Amino acid sequence: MMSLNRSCFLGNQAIAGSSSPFSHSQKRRSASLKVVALVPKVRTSDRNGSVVMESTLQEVKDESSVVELKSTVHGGVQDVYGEDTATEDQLVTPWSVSVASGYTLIRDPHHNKGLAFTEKERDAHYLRGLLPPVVISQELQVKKMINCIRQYLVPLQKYIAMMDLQGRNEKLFYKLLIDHVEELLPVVYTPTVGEACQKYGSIFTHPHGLFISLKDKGKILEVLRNWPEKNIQVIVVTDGERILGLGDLGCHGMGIPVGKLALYTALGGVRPSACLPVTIDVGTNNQKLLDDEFYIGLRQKRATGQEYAELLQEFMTAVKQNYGEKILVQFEDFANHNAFDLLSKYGTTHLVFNDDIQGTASVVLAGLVAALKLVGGSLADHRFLFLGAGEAGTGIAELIALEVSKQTNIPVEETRKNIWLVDSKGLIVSSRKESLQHFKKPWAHEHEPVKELVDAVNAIKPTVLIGTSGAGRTFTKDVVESMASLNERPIILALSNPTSQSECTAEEAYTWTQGRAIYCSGSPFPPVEYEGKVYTPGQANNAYIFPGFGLGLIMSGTIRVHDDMLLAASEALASQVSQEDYDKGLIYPPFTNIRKISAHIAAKVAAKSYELGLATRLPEPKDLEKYAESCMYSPSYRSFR
Ligand SMILES: NC(=O)C1=CN([C@@H]2O[C@H](COP(=O)(O)OP(=O)(O)OC[C@H]3O[C@@H](n4cnc5c(N)ncnc54)[C@H](OP(=O)(O)O)[C@@H]3O)[C@@H](O)[C@H]2O)C=CC1
Ligand SMILES: CC(=O)C(=O)O
Ligand SMILES: [Mg+2]
Repeated sequence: MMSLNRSCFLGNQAIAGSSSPFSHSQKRRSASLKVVALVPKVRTSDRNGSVVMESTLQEVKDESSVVELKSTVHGGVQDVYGEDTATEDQLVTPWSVSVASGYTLIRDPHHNKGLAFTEKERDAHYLRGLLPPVVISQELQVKKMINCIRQYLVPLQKYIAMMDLQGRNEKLFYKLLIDHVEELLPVVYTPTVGEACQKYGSIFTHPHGLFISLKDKGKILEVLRNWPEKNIQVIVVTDGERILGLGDLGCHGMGIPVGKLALYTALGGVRPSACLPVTIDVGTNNQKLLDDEFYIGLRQKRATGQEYAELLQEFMTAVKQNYGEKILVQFEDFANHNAFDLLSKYGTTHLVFNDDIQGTASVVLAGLVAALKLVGGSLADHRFLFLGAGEAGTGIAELIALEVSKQTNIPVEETRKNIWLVDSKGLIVSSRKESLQHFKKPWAHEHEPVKELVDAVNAIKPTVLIGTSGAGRTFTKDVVESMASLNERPIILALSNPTSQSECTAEEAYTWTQGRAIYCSGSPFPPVEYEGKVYTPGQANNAYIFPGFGLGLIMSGTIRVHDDMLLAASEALASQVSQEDYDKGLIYPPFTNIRKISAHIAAKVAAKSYELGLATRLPEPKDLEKYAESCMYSPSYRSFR
């Protein structure tokens, strides 16, 4: 097992090969590595762990010379590196390059197995004494961890424990997450990740992901090269301006790319080392954060206009330069005034997709297609009303219109007319067209102005009501009752995240419709008992699509995202809803089978990509689904020789 030690940040300690103050035996020193010592007047700084240090290291003949060197830094007993007397202005170079073994091995989250290191591995890798005697299986570790997580009553504590595990033992983290996906998804993802982002500065212990800020302008390529992994396949990037329905959380938005990429691995099987979470910090307009002493980002108002565009341009150029043409960039939780422009600007030059606009659209379309089994008719027979006309709302609306257009051969300009949207100013109608943001204009149909949602429901008479407003409790009793009076089985999707922003709760939806609603929410709700019957709400969340979608793009070497791939993903997801799910009133399959579902989605997306001539991995694998499964990361421990 020859690999570079990835952890090179050890404060003022310098670990020089086998001369780490913690790790290695004399036997190993003499066998494989020369003893080196750090001379205190070191000034060269090191990058990347690839060490060039001629002037800083002296090969020493024996241990006594080390002691002599020690004395030049006036440390205490055995204080080879002068740590006892170290001051902040005493320069040292943090460097490390070695086969991970001993202490560095158990500190390396990619290789660490904790108590599951075998006796043989403990002998071969200098672990004796660093671990208690017991050797346990990964299964037992999972059992212990899930028990431990269940002890925490506060969701944020569970989140912290999970992040701690991810930073300590990556394989165990993923095995735990995969084996208990239904239970842990709400911890590493919505809703808890929302609270984690709100409190990110306070709970911050060590960095996850790559932080790129305005300070790095002109040096983004160098920043990317600081990341220890070189073979990145997917980047999830945010600028933190619209984190779930919680608004501008600036640099604290990092929880989102980290969480999304954990799902890329756990749900979609993309290897963790190929995933790069990025937060682009251009400041924040959230005064509360700017005043928060624990805020971890730039303490300034958001850069906009040219300054913003230039930083994004530099980032997008650098990622392609560093990772190649086929790097997948997923935009996440940008505010809509940037999101649509970034997508259209980079959609033609990069492999990009916006999860909030496109991933959400694909998921919701899948749910609607599945719902037809319960309510009857075709998509064209239904009428849709949205509360919220931003990224998610107009993204979903457009994909529905496209699908109906394909099914009916009616131009999309026409099929849009069955779809209506309400924003913070009321129903989007033609008289408002001049003042509308560009992405709302296609939805400005002829109608008199309507201010209130309930009046819009009564005027439009939708069969489907979709909440994408980010505003909680906006599907009020009168709104839901109107839907129930218009429809035998009203479809009500309260997509806003986290739970606090849900347009209505599951309990409200079932109670106000006397159990007739087909209800899903963006963040999960527990089952509801209404008049002696138990109703299981579904979760309509883009997490169903983006991991498999991304896997499909990556495994086929796709170079550009095409709308037809989103439609293919929708169809693939809808096909995974079983009769048993329908019998429970569900329009999405449970997350327990998500890896299988993701493989299916990946295969269909890849097939579409090959059909469109956008896939570069040739020849096309014969059985794409099997191929997808074979590409999926397994969190089982490997044996170390
Ligand atoms: N379940 C899922 O998978 C997903 C859920 N979401 C959730 O959807 C929500 C919205 O996201 P996104 O579309 O990106 O956000 P945007 O900011 O792009 O859009 C929000 C829209 O809601 C409107 N709005 C806000 N408050 C109200 C209100 N009180 N009444 C009526 N309309 C209102 C805004 O109006 P105006 O334009 O006038 O300001 C805007 O049109 C978020 O909570 C997000 O978490 C997003 C993606 C995926
Ligand atoms: C789920 C998601 O992407 C969002 O709420 O923004
Ligand atoms: Mg999002």
